[in-house]
Amino acid sequence: MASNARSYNDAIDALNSLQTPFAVIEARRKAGVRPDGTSVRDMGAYLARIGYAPADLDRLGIVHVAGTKGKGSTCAFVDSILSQYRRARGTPRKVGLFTSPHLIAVRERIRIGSRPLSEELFARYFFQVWDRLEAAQPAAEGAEAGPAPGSKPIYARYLTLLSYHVFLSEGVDAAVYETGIGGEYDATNVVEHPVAAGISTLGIDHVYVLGHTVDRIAWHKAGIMKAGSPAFTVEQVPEAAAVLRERAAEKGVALRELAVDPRLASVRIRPDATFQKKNATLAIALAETALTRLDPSFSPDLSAPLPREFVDGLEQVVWRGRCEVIEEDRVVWHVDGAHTVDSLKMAARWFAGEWAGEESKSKSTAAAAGPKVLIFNQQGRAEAVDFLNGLCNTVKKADPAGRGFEHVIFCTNVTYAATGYKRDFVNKQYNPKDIENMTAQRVFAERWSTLDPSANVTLIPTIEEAINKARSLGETVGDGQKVQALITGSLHLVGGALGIIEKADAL
Ligand SMILES: Nc1ncnc2c1ncn2[C@@H]1O[C@H](COP(=O)(O)OP(=O)(O)OP(=O)(O)O)[C@@H](O)[C@H]1O
Ligand SMILES: [Mg+2]
Ligand SMILES: [Mg+2]
Repeated sequence: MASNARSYNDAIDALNSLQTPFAVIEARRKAGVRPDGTSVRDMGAYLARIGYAPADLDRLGIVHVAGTKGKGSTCAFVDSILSQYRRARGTPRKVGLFTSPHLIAVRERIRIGSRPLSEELFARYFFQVWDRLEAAQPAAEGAEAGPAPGSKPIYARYLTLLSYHVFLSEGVDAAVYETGIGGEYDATNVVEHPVAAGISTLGIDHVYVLGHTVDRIAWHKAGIMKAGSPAFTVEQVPEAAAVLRERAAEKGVALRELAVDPRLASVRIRPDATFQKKNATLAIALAETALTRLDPSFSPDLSAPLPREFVDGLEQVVWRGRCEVIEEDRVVWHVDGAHTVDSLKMAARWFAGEWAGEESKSKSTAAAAGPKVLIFNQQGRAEAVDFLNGLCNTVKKADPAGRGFEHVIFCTNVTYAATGYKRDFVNKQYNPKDIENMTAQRVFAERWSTLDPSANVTLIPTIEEAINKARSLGETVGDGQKVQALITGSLHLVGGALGIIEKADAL
């Protein structure tokens, strides 16, 4: 990296160079390489090379969250509650939030005071870490073989490392951390003494890395529980709950399994759905634990209504790309980044509910709400084709006439027709041939045509063109009607789409 290349864009280019290329991922997969403890050990070594001991992380007051679904939402709730508390009472001094993946720009993953790090600060800290890694003398770590001298951790791990440097440099005293994948071997698991650990809803995802059954997956997520730190989870399927209990007992951790918090009855949680109340319940327990440590005058009272700051935090949270509605003249966009079987059913149910609401409003004028349009993608997961069934049927069931989506568009996650990926979305982890040939999208299209032969199914190369197509359908609808579009299946798709719909390259 040239020493004069130091802008945000340079940082993102440098970061993209740390992505594991498709060919390497494939080779590992074929060789049956699975994650193990090396990743966390290496993170410890990298942390040392940039000048920190594991104990330094204790200053961050880390709340650590794992789970299959709802991690990000839970973290956003905790962050929002702590930020409200800080505003009202001056504690914590500074709240940090580390989440993944990003929706619109990489720097969203590292927030202070709920705001993404500025481009300038991101670039500055990014290259400080870069330079320290290049200059480090790994010999100082002792005889144990660590990562190669001068090497950098891969993409997600680099960002994790960067977040520690940012939060420690900025004096964050309450940091909320979402795990990347799993828990036991996740880069964020380098923290030894979190303030609390939270495990959100468990289900099937990332099967290649984590295993094919819920109990294997639960084993990984349970890896964030640490002796001496309270741990919380929500109601889980029995196989998952059993593993969590077993692992907690082994580690000597007091694990609390929370039923939906009755104090939420008077709080407006959006969307108004059980899964979100479970996320909120977990967030309340985590925030209470953090505040108990930070503020001697704070003590949770389960029999009293939630403190004002908690209610405000929960009601005013911003967590984009999930159950979002954006209204244009001729199109209503429903945007949700769900990308597992269960969460897609949830997203379909939410869309169907919104659509049915529109439909009933327009009954009196004899005009229906407008055609239902689906824009879907999920890149790089063969099993994604099985996401489609639930999506199709949930929407059909909600329509009194039994009609599904009138138009179904499958596109890739490539952002723009002319210029390709937006820099923050460059992705080397997928087979470029598959993107070019739209291999996955063809399989989706074929499946959809058997699920709903009456649907108009199209393949469109980029997100931008898919959006244009839905907008052009909007030009043909009757007076008072709007295209009812659902964009879902991938957070990358949803982030790219939001950037285009809002004409906002920046945040
Ligand atoms: N507790 C839950 N149970 C099931 N589905 C959920 C739950 N919470 C959120 N979802 C669904 O999953 C989507 C993603 O939510 P969120 O970002 O909180 O999850 P995540 O665990 O961070 O996922 P990712 O794997 O993308 O990091 C939401 O839009 C919603 O549809
Ligand atoms: Mg995930
Ligand atoms: Mg997430």
